[in-house]
Amino acid sequence: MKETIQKRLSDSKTARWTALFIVSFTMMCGYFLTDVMSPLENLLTTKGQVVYFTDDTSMPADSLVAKVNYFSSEEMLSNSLLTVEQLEEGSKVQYYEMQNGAQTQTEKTISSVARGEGWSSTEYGFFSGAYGLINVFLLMLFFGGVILDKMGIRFTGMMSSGLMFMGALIKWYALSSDFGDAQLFGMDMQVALASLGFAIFGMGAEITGITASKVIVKWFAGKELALAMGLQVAMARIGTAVALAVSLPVARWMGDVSYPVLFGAILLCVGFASYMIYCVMDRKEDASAAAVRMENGETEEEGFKLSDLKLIFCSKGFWLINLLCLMFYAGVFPFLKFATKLMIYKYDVPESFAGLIPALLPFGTILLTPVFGSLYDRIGRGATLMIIGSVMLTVVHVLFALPVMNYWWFAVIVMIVLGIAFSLVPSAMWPSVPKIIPMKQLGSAYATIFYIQNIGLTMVPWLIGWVIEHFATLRNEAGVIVGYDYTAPMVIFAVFGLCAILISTLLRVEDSKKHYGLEEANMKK
Ligand SMILES: C[C@H](N)C(=O)N[C@@H](CCCCN)C(=O)O
Repeated sequence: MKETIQKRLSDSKTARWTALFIVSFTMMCGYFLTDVMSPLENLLTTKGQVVYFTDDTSMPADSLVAKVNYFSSEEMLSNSLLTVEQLEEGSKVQYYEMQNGAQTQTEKTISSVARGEGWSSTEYGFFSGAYGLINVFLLMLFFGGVILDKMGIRFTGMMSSGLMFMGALIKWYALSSDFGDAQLFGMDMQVALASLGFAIFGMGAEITGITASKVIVKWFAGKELALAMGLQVAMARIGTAVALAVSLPVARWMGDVSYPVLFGAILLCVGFASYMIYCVMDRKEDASAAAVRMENGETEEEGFKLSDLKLIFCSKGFWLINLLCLMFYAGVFPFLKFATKLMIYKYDVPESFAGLIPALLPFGTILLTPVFGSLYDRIGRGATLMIIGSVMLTVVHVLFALPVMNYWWFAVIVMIVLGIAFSLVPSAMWPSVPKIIPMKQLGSAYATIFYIQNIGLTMVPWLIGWVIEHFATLRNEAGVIVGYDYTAPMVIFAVFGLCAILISTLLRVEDSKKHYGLEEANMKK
């Protein structure tokens, strides 16, 4: 009689890569929404209408009208006077300007007009950090991990992708509404409501992140684990890159900052539906795994107990990964929130293109993260890759802090180096966690790491927003903002890089003592 050997669904290459693709797609939609507001910082922090010209310059409508009025009061061209109502695509504007004591005549054509929200830098920083607010202060990420280990991948993933969608809708509602002078929680109503939406979204996004990590370990353990994690991160980066590249053009085209968010909410709805499809595969994988266990006479693995958390919390290697994650990501994700404006004011990049330079960072990582992941799978050296990535992060921020070399091409080169660093550390760090923590506690382990990381993702934008407002904003005698000096914020980012170097070195030392295998290949030969 022919003996049939039961196989798990995850033993099929097609099945496991399909599962990876579906879950990564849901995450990609989340990453799009996470960064969709970053290129809009300048627009959000400008009051009233902003006028964009065909030569890729822009100007608040008020100052344009002031110039035109000044022009008309001089009675130089009263027959082509513009009013605010006439600020629309295709209109020509003519005005005189005093430059270095000489009067110059300028004629420009309007390409689009968009509504600015008049937020302060501190408000923008608060909003950006609100992503981690519920995760950090209500410990929701920690509970999310426990829910994941107790209730399973299907329930938790549906819950978290639903939360992302709900948060996105609230954020869109806040940005598309005019609340006048209304206040909420002692804050401008729009800022408060948009932040609340972002906080709910952030809770969903982070719980989806730990769920996706557990999904990947479930399907890829002992196989192409780091490559799979690298590909998942790569797909997430596509979401970030597209957000950075298209958000401002969409806002300009539609005339309002809320439209890119609406687009993100629609994407998240599709992401929610795709996770439902994954749930069907997950059920089949569980059934096939149970059949394999039965055939081999194995019993089901003991479930997760809260007391298991002790094992996680007593591991020094685990804490070092936590701290590395905190410092490294504090130097990257919060930086992205401010990077577009940095390009405009430090590197003199026209606003229309300014989002494209930070977008190079995730675009670069799309290719490199799976490449480094596959390298780690085959030859190991995980701890070393983390050290190299941390060194590169530090160098990049020191270069951005320098008051010299304010050329756009220099910013492009530095951003590419940051992209390499941002591929090296995630591709080595995330697949290293299952080498330190067993599968059973992995949900809680990833949740704890994400929790600590979220402290940085919340507080660092608050800090940087505040520092920009109080130490980096340059004003003229009349108190009008004339530019920004980014030295202080960039030095802060460089300090995070230095801490990451120290911690990754300690991790390598700990690995050589405890033999976690961080320098060894992941794939079993
Ligand atoms: C922001 C989120 N908490 C995060 O850290 N994301 C990582 C990817 C984590 C993947 C773990 N398998 C990132 O680098 O975007």
